[in-house]
Amino acid sequence: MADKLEELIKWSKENGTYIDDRISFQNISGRGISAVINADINSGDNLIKVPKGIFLTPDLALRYFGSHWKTTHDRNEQLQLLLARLKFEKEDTIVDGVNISKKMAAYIDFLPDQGKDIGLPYFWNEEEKDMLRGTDAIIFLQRFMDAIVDEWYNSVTGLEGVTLSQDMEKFYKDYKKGYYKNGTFVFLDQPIKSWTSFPAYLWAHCIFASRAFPYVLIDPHEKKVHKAFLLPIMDLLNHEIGCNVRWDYNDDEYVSFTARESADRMKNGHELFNNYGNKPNYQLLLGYGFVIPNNTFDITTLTLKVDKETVEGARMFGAKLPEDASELGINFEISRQDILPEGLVDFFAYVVRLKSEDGMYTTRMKLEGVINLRAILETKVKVFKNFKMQVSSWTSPCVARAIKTYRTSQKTMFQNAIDETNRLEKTLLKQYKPLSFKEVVKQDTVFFNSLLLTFGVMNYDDLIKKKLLDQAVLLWIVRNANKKHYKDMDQQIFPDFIYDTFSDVKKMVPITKEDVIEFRNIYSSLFPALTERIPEVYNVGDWSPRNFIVAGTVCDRLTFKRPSNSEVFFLEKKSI
Ligand SMILES: C[S@@+](CC[C@H](N)C(=O)[O-])C[C@H]1O[C@@H](n2cnc3c(N)ncnc32)[C@H](O)[C@@H]1O
Repeated sequence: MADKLEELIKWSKENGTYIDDRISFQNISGRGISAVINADINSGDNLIKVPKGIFLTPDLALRYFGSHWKTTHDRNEQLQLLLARLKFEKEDTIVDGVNISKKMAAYIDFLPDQGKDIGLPYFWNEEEKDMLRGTDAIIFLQRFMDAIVDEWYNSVTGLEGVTLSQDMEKFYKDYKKGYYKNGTFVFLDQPIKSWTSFPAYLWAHCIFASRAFPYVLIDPHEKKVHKAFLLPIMDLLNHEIGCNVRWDYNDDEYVSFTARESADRMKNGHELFNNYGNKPNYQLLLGYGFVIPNNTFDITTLTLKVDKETVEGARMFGAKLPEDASELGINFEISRQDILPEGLVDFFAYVVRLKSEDGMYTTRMKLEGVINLRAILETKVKVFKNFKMQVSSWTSPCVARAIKTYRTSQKTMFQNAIDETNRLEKTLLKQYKPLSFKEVVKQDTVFFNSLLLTFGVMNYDDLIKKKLLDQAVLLWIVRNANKKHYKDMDQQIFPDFIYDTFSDVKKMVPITKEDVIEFRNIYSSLFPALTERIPEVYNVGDWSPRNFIVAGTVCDRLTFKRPSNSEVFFLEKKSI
């Protein structure tokens, strides 16, 4: 590698490349060839200049393939195929009388010979890929691989004068039939025999993904964002998040590289970095074969499967869903910057809405939705926590390290989203100051004493411990409905909104057989014992089973139980 690097630098300089004497290229473990600063550099200095004579551009590929190319090429098919030819074809490649194979030999020789040496997951073995199980990365890897296979086949079979070998035809047919679902490693691990083979094309795709520059840099009129070109020497710089660099195309002649970093980062001994863009880890992994711990641009996906009506209903309700949301799945993007997207919270609020809450978001919906969302996020974290990485002699330590970092970052994002649901719950409770049942029990001493006498309940926590909280809430809702019968009680402790909701429900909601069955046991566990023991509370007003059933609906409509401490809150129905 050192010889090839030396050759590359020598060749580039002979062809007019300028490399500032204060930088040199070295192999750094874990990062490959890296640019190292040998003497302090000033911000804004031009450090590298690469002349257009050694670019590998789409125009060159177009000129080479010319009219032999019969199919469409929306991405970088032509140049990738030319690159594959330059690397894997012994015969010279001549374009407009220039022997490109000879001209670019030092660059092509420097590029890794084997697909797996590029380090991208496409060439990993099955044990290694399996360690990505359950993550976004494995889904994208599969999706991208399918696309590359089609891209290759369409390109090569559309090339006049090229006949695909039988084994490649077989590979394509078998791939499309799904025979490679269990892995492509054995197939890809063989020496590359032909530049038109799939392994050669995949190799070129990976070289492009990890080294190419956007074509728009040298042609500002270019509209295709994916169009790229190869820029030797400049592609030796490694990536660092957020570093301030510039690439400029000057006088239509050469691309220059400038770093505008603070002086302390440009000192002797530091690495000179490029900036590949604000990429999440799955893009870095699939495009470059490395990931960044605590990557501030990392994202993950929470995929939810619901029916079509729910997707459409949520949209109509006003929840901001991702554009491609459908019954096939809603993919909510969770990013480090937006750890709990509004659309996700709204969607869960929509899902838990009651019929009585149609057309508006209520505090209850938001709180209940947040609880449900948290439960799903907790399941995600649990899956990540329970995942055991099976590292064997087949797995490269470097790959295992990258996957561990990737998985940790994914888990952290889900954990951060959970923390955010806790914060949101607290904020909502603080903002809307709902009536706490704990407070109610404190204020309504007559009611509390009735619980003490009948169930031996000493305080609110006792209600929880003795599993009597739900019954106590129902009892108090009925007591609230009977408030006018308690002449000597301070009526302030019985809020109107609970009373009014009770009256509405009683008037509007029919009682079903199922309701009767649901409440029968709970009712008979309390009555007539309560009537007999504490008549001043339970023999005043209407304590019929029907009122108990109504109280059940009122409870659904107005209460929220905080999962962390089982505190029950009454929430007035208000649009938020
Ligand atoms: C454009 S090349 C940079 C030169 C490369 N190091 C080489 O040896 O040729 C991109 C590749 O460099 C490596 N790389 C770049 N930035 C890195 C980083 N921050 N950490 C680890 N590897 C990095 C990855 O292997 C990536 O695919």
